[in-house]
Formats: sequence, C-alpha cells, structure tokens
Amino acid sequence: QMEEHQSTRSPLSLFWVSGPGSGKGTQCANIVEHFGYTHLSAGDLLRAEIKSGSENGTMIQNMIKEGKIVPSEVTIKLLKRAIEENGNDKFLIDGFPRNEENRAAFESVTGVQPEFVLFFDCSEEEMEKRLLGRNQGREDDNIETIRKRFKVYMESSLPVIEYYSAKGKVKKIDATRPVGEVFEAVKAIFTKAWLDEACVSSLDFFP
Ligand SMILES: Nc1ncnc2c1ncn2[C@@H]1O[C@H](COP(=O)(O)OP(=O)(O)O)[C@@H](O)[C@H]1O
Ligand SMILES: Nc1ccn([C@@H]2O[C@H](COP(=O)(O)OP(=O)(O)O)[C@@H](O)[C@H]2O)c(=O)n1
Ligand SMILES: [Mg+2]
Repeated sequence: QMEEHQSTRSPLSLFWVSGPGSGKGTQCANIVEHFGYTHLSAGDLLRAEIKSGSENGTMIQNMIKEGKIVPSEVTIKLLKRAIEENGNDKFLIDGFPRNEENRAAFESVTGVQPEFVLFFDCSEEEMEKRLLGRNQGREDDNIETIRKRFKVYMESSLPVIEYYSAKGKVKKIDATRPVGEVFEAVKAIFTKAWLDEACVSSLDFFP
C-alpha cells in the first residue's frame, strides 16, 4: 500500500509560463531563497548553450534573434541534464513549456506532470516598456524582435496556459503591479502549496 502511495508522488516541479518581460527573472531569486526551489530558465540554458560553442549554437542564436521557439528536443535535453546534475527535487522551470510541442514532448520524455503552473499576467504595453528598459544587452530586446515574441506568445504560449487551466493547474498573478506586491502574491501561492505538500507527507507517518 505504502509503496504504491509513494511511487505515485511526483517530484515537486512547476512550470512558469508568462509573457516576455512579465518579471519572471526578477522574482526567481526570492522564490529560490524562501521556498527552496532550484530555478531553471529555459532561455538562460539556451543562451549558455550558444556561449559554450556547441554545434547547435548558431541555430539557437538565430531562432532567439527571430523570437522563434527552439525545437523541444534541444531545450528538453538541456533541462533534463540540469535536473539530473542537481540534487534537489523541487524545480521551478521558467519559460517552459512555451508551446504545445514543448509541453507534450516534456511529458513523454520525463513523465513529469507539473505540481502547478505559475502564470504572470501582464499587459503587453507594460511588458514592452520593461523589455525596452531591461539593458542586459540581449539581442532579442529590440522593438522588432519584441513584437515577434509577443505574437509567438499569443499564438503558441497562451494555448498552453489554457490547456493547464482546463486541468485546474494554473495559478495566476497580476504581474503589472510593483515588484514587492507581486512577491506577496507569489508568497501566498507557494505557502499554500507547501502546506498542501506537508499534508500529503504526513500520510507517510500515518498510513
Ligand atoms: N513588477 C515590476 N515592475 C516594474 N518593473 C519590473 C517588474 N518586474 C520586473 N521588472 C523589470 O522588467 C524587466 C524584465 O523583467 P524580467 O524579470 O527580466 O522578466 P522576464 O524574465 O519575465 O522576461 C527588468 O528590467 C526588470 O527589472
Ligand atoms: N522553452 C523555450 C524558452 C525560450 N526559448 C527562446 O529563448 C528566448 C528567450 O526566452 P526567455 O525565457 O529567456 O525570455 P524572457 O521571457 O525571460 O524575456 C525566446 O524568445 C525563445 O526564442 C525557446 O525557444 N524555448
Ligand atoms: Mg527571463
């Protein structure tokens, strides 16, 4: 009985799908520090892959410059390696899945279902302002690429949100508000998830 119960428990991973510039990178340090998740940004992993001089580097660079979504085979390999290299069992997977192909492939390769999906809801006007002011020297933070990224986000990423929404897995936060207020909302969601998980764990002590 007990073994069966334990084997059905999935690792506490969650997806973080939101528009470009909605503030994911800004909030991740706080979440890592307060709730013990390991932050994995699909975009950061892809940019590191370009820097490492890998054979896929040029292809990835071109796709990012065009605001296009890199084939999931490449991105999932990077995510899988990062997960395996890390001792933690709680991952905050940022910027993934970005389309239906990402989602279906991750599910079939890893068998992992997200605990929940964090969605930062932010107006396009605000995201555009933030991206143009980001100043990290990114090749995709120019108005031309930003418009392309918004289009891809609307056409490909929002349907993923809808998919998980229909399963009751989406936790939406109004990310238009100031950084501190967004973190308060994030805290409320993670504290609730932590309590839910603690309840599940207590079943191990009182089977
Ligand atoms: N709540 C906020 N209010 C105002 N500016 C913000 C807020 N959150 C993030 N920013 C700024 O917006 C830009 C994009 O944020 P970032 O965290 O990199 O977004 P993402 O990772 O979702 O693309 C950064 O320059 C950041 O300082
Ligand atoms: N799952 C993913 C995530 C990012 N990317 C690429 O990486 C770019 C930057 O992603 P990011 O998550 O770092 O961007 P932000 O949303 O943080 O601004 C995207 O526009 C895509 O070109 C991808 O192809 N597949
Ligand atoms: Mg980011």
